[in-house]
Amino acid sequence: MQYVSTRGSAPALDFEGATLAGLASDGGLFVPAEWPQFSHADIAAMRGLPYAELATRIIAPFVGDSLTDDELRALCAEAYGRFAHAAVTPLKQLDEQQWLLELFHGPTLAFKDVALQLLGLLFETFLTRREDHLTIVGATSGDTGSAAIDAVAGREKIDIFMLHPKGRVSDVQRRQMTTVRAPNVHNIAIEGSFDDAQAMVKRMFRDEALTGRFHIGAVNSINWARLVAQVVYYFAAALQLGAPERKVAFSVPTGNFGDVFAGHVAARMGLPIERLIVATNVNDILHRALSDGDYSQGTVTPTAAPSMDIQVSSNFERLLFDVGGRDGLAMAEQMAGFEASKAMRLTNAQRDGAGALFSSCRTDANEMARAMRWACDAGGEIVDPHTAIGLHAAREAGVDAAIPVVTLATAHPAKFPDAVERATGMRPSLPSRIGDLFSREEAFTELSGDYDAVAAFVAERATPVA
Ligand SMILES: Cc1ncc(COP(=O)(O)O)c(C=O)c1O
Ligand SMILES: N[C@@H](CCOP(=O)(O)O)C(=O)O
Repeated sequence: MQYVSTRGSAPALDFEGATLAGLASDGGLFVPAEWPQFSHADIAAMRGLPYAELATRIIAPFVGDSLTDDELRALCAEAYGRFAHAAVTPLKQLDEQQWLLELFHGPTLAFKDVALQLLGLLFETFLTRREDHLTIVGATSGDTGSAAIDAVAGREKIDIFMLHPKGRVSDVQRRQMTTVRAPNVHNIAIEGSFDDAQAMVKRMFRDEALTGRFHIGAVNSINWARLVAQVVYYFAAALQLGAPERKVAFSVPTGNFGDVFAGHVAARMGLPIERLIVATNVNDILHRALSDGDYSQGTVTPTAAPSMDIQVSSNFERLLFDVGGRDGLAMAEQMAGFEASKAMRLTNAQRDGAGALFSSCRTDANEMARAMRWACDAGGEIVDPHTAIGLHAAREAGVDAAIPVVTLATAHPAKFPDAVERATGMRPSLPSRIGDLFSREEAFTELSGDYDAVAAFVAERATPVA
């Protein structure tokens, strides 16, 4: 399997190369040159498989020659062996049509663990094989940071520099990052928004003063290997609800468009998906783009769902490339226009292609709180603010009553206790395995939003490659 850049001029790489590169050298994102296909019979044969085996079957065609099936199977068994639920991503029914897919049973209580536990092991395997060292630079609005740090803390062949927007993540999220005391972990709080942090990270991949000395790598969903692991739970949920005979719709709380893009990949591979509902908070660039073709960056409004406080959505480029004709040079021009003016219109092909599978919904603070209360009253479930946004969108979407609608429950409610308590009167407590989080000591560095200061911080502490 070869991976090509959405911007058309970087060399194609295999899975191992794309995983270690993170971002393509032309600034684009890697996507598979073609989509692996599963037939109706292939999908039916996956019913009842344990999660790690299902993951092996679905991920294998993307890995190609980079790992044997047995190597991949061992990594999946190790990654998903760390989850606190035997089903890894259990499904819960709320009413006749609405379901929750709980993706927060990993070590850091958010869906990011599903991909990052595997990615940490992939890095280790590939770096050992190449005798290489990776300097990971990442940006987080709260959840990627802790999941990535958990996955790589203490690994000798990796340094990780994680940027979070100061004061804009929940206390639990911040402490999950800043209380991990390993010599290879560096937490940086920057002035600004997640978008500012993400822009700095992308700039580091083009900064020859860094790329000339260090092997810069990515843990954000710009890294293709992140997304491939997220495809698996769409299959897991749909199979339990009657796929491939029956279609299923998914509602996905969305920010950087990685999670919902994994749903698009599942559909491309043959999973019968009725619809993917893109659920945003008031930071609604994706809702505007999908409903009206207007992809223009607004200012970020802090909300009670901070992980979705994003106005430049990295993976949307992958969708526009895929549904818009896979023309890398045209995509590069379109993205250059966006980077210069902070705005672009989708082409008709992009709008029609996206409209065939995607719809969208913007949820404000009141609607989010109402959805939290509905989950308690109707289904007896306490959901986090991000999941509540997905649930609101799911119930508003008007999906045919015969089709189950699965909302991805992306984080454990205890990561956002204040917001949950405000909406429902109930304060969720942390699972006992991280019950001591607030008595651990924190360590992080505060830097201004100045790129040079951040790049210098990385350069002083990272391990150069030979
Ligand atoms: C809890 C939670 N929900 C939803 C999202 C949005 O997911 P994505 O960025 O893949 O669209 C995030 C962050 O990515 C998150 O941390
Ligand atoms: N919401 C994310 C933002 C980063 O997204 P990613 O999926 O590209 O890593 C977070 O919690 O950090």
